[in-house]
Amino acid sequence: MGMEIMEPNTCVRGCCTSGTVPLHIPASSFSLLSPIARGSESTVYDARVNGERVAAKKPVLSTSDDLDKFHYQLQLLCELDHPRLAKLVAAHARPPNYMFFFEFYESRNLAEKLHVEEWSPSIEQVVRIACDLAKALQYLHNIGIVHRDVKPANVLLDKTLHAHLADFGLATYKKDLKRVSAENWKSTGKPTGGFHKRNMVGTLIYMAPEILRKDIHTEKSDVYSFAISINELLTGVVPYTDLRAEAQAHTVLEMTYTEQQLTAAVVSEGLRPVLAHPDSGAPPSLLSLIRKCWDPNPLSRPSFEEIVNELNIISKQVKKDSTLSLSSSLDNFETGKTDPLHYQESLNWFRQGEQLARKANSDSSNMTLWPSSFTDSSNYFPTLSWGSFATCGRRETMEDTHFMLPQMCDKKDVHAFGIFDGHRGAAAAEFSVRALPAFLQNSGYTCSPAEALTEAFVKTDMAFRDELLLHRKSKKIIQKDWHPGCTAVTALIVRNKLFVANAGDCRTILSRAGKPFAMSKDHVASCPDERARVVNDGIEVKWQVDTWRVGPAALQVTRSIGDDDLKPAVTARPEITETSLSADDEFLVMASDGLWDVLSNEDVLSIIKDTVKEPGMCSKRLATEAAERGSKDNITVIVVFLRPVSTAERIY
Ligand SMILES: Nc1ncnc2c1ncn2[C@@H]1O[C@H](COP(=O)(O)OP(=O)(O)OP(=O)(O)O)[C@@H](O)[C@H]1O
Ligand SMILES: [Mn+2]
Ligand SMILES: [Mn+2]
Repeated sequence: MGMEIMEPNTCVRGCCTSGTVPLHIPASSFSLLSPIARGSESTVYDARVNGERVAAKKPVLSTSDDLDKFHYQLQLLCELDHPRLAKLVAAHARPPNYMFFFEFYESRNLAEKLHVEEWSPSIEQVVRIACDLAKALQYLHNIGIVHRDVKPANVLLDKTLHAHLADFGLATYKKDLKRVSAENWKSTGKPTGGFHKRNMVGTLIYMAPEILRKDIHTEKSDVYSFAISINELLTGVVPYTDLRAEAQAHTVLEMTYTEQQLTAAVVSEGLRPVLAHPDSGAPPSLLSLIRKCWDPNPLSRPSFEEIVNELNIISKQVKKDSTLSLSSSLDNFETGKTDPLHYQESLNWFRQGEQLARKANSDSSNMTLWPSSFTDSSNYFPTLSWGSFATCGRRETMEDTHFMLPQMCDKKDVHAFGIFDGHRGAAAAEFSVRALPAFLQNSGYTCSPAEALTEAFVKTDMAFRDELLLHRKSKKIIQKDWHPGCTAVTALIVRNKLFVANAGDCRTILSRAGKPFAMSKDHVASCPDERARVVNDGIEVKWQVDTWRVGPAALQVTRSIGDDDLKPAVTARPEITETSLSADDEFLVMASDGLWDVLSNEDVLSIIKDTVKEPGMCSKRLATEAAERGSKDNITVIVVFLRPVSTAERIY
C-alpha cells in the first residue's frame, strides 16, 4: 500500500513500534464508509486509506483495561508477517481515534460464505482452506502466539478463495498466559473467578473441552477449534445444529441443550459435531485427521507442523483423484453444459431411471409374470380401455409424471398404471416413472403382486437416493439441501384382481356399482396415524401456516420416494389395497393431488357420468374441471374403464 511512515512511528504510549506499518496515519488519509460487522468489542468498517479499500476495526474502548488490550493487540500485530494471516496495513494509535486498518478481503468470512451464501466447496477447496489455516496457525505457534478464537467467522476469504486468519482480539503470547496462571496459583492456591472469566474466552461451540473445563489455552486448543471449523466447512453445518443428522446432534436438538448442558456433554461425554459423511467425497485421511484433532486429550492432538504435513499429502491425493474422476465423469456425461451449477438441471433423470431399469431386467427371459398360482381363479375378466391427461396447470414447471403399461410384458391380463407427483423438483418423479415399472416387472417373476409392488417402491426409492448420492459425490449436484422426492400411486391389475400401492397423496378410486370406492388412503401429516408414525420414527411434525408439516422441509406428505433428508420416517413403503373385480366395477380413476384438492370422489364420478365414455376424454375433462375450480397444482389423471363401454354410452 506504500504508505508514508511518520517518525517516530510509535503509538501514543511508545510501546508499539513498527518498521513497516504506519501507526498514526493522519485523519485526512482515511475515511470510514459503512459498517460491515458490529461485535460486542468492536465495529468493522468498509473504509479507505489513501483511496484504497481497507477494513477498519474500531474497538470499543470504555475502560483503561480496553486501552491496554488495544496496545497489546497492536504490538502483537506489528510482529506478524505471514501471507495466510489478515494483514495489518496501518493503524491509528493516538487519541481520539484508535483503529486498525487491514487489507480488505472481498469474499467475506467463511461462516457467511457457508451459511449465508450457502457455498458448497469442492473437496479440493476444503483441503486448500484447511492448508491455509493450518499454515497460519503453525506460524503463530512458532512465534509463541495462541489465537484462541479460531472459527469460520474469523477466517476471511480473498478473491481467489484463499483463506486469511483474522481477529487477534484474543490472541496472546503463550508466555503471558502461563504467567497469569502461575500468579493466580501462587496467590490463592486456586484460580479466581476473575481469572476464569478472563481466560475462558472464545466461542463456545469451537472451544476445546479443556477450555470448557477452565484450563489454560494451549496450542492444542487451537488445534481442536481448527478441527471443528474444518468439519463445518466439509459439512456446511453449524456444529450441533444439524436437524437432519442422526445420533449425536439429534440428541442435542431434541433436548435443546443449554450452553451448560452442551459444555457438560462435550467435556464429559465426548460429544462432537457430526463428522462429515464419507459419502460427501471427503477422503478418509481427512476425516481421520479431523478426529485426531478434536481428541479429548490435548496431548493426543497433532501439532500444526504435523497437520500441515498431513494436509500436503491429502492435497496431492485429492488432486490426483479429481483429475481422474473429472475425465471419467465427462465421458459418461453427454449433455453439453459444463458449468457445475447447471449439472443438476441438465441431469436427465428419466434416462437415469431407464438405465437402471435396463440393468434390473437383464436376465428375465422365459420367466412368467405372476403365474395363476398368485391369484384366485374366477370366471370374471375385466375388459380394459384407458387414457390419461396431464397438465402443468397454473404452475410454471411440470413435476408430475405417469406411466401406462397395459398388457405388461405382452401378458394380455396384466396391466399397470402409475402416477408420480414430484416435489422439490421433478427429479424423483422422472426417475421413478422409468425405474418403478422395471422393478415391478422384475419382482413379478418371483413375488406375489402385493410383494412385488412393495419391493418396486422400496427399490426405486433406494436406487434414486443412491443415484443422488453418487452425483453429489461426483459434484454433478452441488446444491446443498436439495432433497427431491415424489409421491407415487400404482395400480396393478392381474386377471380379475386389482392391487393399488400408494405412498403419499395421489389417490385411486374405483366406481363400484355407481359409488366411489377408495382404493388408497392419503398419506399426509394431517392424518393422525401417519403423523404418529412419522414422529415415532424421529422426525418432528409441526403445525405450520395452514396444516401439519413434516420436518425442516415442511413436507405435507408422510410417505414418498426420495426426500432423503426425511428418511426413514417419510417412508417409501406403500400401503397396498386389493380387491376382486366384478361386473359391478365400472372404472378406475387415478390422479395426483392437483385433482383431489378441488374435486371430491363423488364429484369425479358424476363428471365422468356426464362425459363421453372415452377414457382420454374423461381424463381431460376431469383435469380441466379441476383447473377451472381453482387447482393451483400440476394435474395428472388416468382413467381406466373396466367394462366394455357400449357405443351408446360412448357417445353419451
Ligand atoms: N480485513 C477484512 N476484510 C473484509 N472483512 C473483514 C475484515 N476484517 C473483518 N472483516 C469482517 O468483519 C467481521 C468481524 O471482524 P473481527 O472478527 O475481526 O471482529 P470482532 O469484533 O472481533 O468480531 P467477533 O469478536 O464477534 O468475532 C469479520 O467476520 C468479517 O466479516
Ligand atoms: Mn471475529
Ligand atoms: Mn473477535
